[in-house]
Amino acid sequence: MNQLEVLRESLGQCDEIILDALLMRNRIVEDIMVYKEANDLPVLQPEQEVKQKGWLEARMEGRRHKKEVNDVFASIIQNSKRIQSRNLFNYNIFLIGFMGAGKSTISDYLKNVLAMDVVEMDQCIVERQGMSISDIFETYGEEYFRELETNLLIEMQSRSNVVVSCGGGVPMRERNVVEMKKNGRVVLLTAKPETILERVKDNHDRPLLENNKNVSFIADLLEKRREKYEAAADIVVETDGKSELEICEELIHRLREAEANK
Ligand SMILES: Nc1ncnc2c1ncn2[C@@H]1O[C@H](COP(=O)(O)OP(=O)(O)O)[C@@H](O)[C@H]1O
Ligand SMILES: O=C(O)C1=C[C@@H](OP(=O)(O)O)[C@@H](O)[C@H](O)C1
Ligand SMILES: [Mg+2]
Repeated sequence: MNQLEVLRESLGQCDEIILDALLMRNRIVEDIMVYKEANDLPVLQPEQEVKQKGWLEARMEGRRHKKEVNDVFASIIQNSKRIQSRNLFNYNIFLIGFMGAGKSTISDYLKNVLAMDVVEMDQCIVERQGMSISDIFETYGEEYFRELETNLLIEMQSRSNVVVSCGGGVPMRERNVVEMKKNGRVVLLTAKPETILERVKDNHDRPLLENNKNVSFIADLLEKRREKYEAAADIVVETDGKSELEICEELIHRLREAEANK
């Protein structure tokens, strides 16, 4: 064997070690999930990720290839999260609820903690149409916007393990509910009118609220929508006074429970 062949053989041995370690690591990730479920422990423990990052930072202090190693570990963590989320949900999650209930916020959080793909319906429609929600409403009317929403829901049927942050009006059409349920579970996020007002008061992206930023308008519209929201929902999570972590943890537990009782 020449020197090059020796080096390549050593590299191959490294890859074997990495591969074995990765397979073992993935199994442990699954074992941890089983343990947490059996012992009624929270699924999400973001402090653990902070600890891991601290460990890596300390171990790589002053060493070469820090960026490259960090990249590999970031990818490992990301993929562990994917293993967890696929294990938890083999369907799409549709977040519904009134404007300001936290649909976008909770989707974003699930993307961070479980590496789930997110489809933000409003954002997706805005990008495809090349105009803001307010401009779409103004130029083509609400009905046109609602049609775009329905088409997007149908598109979601070819995907799984996606969190879909629905526009607040999505569950108002029965057809939309049917489309969502084909491959998803529907999670209703709720908040009191006072909480909603507090959350949306400085934002100008919601044409329906633009000149109606007061508790009584919100309470009225909420009441008009309540029945349809509740009818569409597989589970309901109240969000008032709760952190994103608490809401997501509750969402995971309730969905799991709902699956077990099916
Ligand atoms: N659980 C929460 N606690 C405090 N503020 C929240 C919470 N959820 C959302 N918010 C805030 O409320 C505002 C509206 O939330 P967003 O996720 O955009 O609502 P939606 O998508 O349902 O309209 C955002 O500024 C967000 O930071
Ligand atoms: O409730 C509604 O009818 C709407 C909610 C908005 O989404 P958010 O709930 O994310 O604000 C957006 O789709 C549009 O302004 C209409
Ligand atoms: Mg939103």
